[in-house]
Amino acid sequence: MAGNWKMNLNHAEAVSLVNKLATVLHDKKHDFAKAEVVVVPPFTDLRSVQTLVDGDHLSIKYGAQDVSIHPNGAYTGEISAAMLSKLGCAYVVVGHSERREYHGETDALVAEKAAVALAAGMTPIVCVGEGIEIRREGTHVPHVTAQVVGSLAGLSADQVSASVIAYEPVWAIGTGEVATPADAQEVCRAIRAQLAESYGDEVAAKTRVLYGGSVKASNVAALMAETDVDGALVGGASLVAEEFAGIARFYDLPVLS
Ligand SMILES: O=C(CO)COP(=O)(O)O
Repeated sequence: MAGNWKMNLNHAEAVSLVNKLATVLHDKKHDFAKAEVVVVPPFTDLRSVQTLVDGDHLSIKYGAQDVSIHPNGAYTGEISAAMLSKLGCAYVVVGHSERREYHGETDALVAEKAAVALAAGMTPIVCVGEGIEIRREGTHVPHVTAQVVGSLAGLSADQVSASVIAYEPVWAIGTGEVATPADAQEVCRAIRAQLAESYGDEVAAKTRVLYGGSVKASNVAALMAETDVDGALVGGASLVAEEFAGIARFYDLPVLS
């Protein structure tokens, strides 16, 4: 379960939220083997999160929201993979729909970002998902599988199985309009079928596929009950410790329909 904080919370607020999250998970005896818990704060929070996680030996992992394709040099405003791995980041989100939309990121660029993250020992969370127009047209499955192919271009089978794919339908992000479990399953299954076709069954079975878009503690169990949904990439609900802890503890929640 990964919480993408987007552009929210300064470093002091980050420490407070991670502290609270750790306390709730500890009090509820969260089983990290059942659900890994990952926070994805803004860059400016990472050093503080690292200090807290290391100092208190927390089982919570953390990652970054983006990475530069360049190793270093005259790229004002960018952050390299080496900088992020030095900060203890286990994950890097690449190709989030907000970066695709507001920064013109293409599948080819996303594939390069995934490759630099992997080369630095981090796991890319490669985001894909269709907009509302494509959904209305009914071409969302081929649209998303094409994004998967393009956003993993050039990666080896081993690199793909070490990656995470997040299906986030753009129309469900921050809108409160969650995809139904059947909608999420349809596309996550197609993603896995595409992975099997491109890289073989073993890779398809190993690669984790997440759903993202208006996930909450009240709807996560039904999504997680679907065969091809392995986890969630959570936005808004990850900013509230109790709510995100509830999502991580989906296995304790009743499946509400
Ligand atoms: O974009 C998302 C996570 O990356 C989803 O955001 P919301 O959970 O706020 O809809």
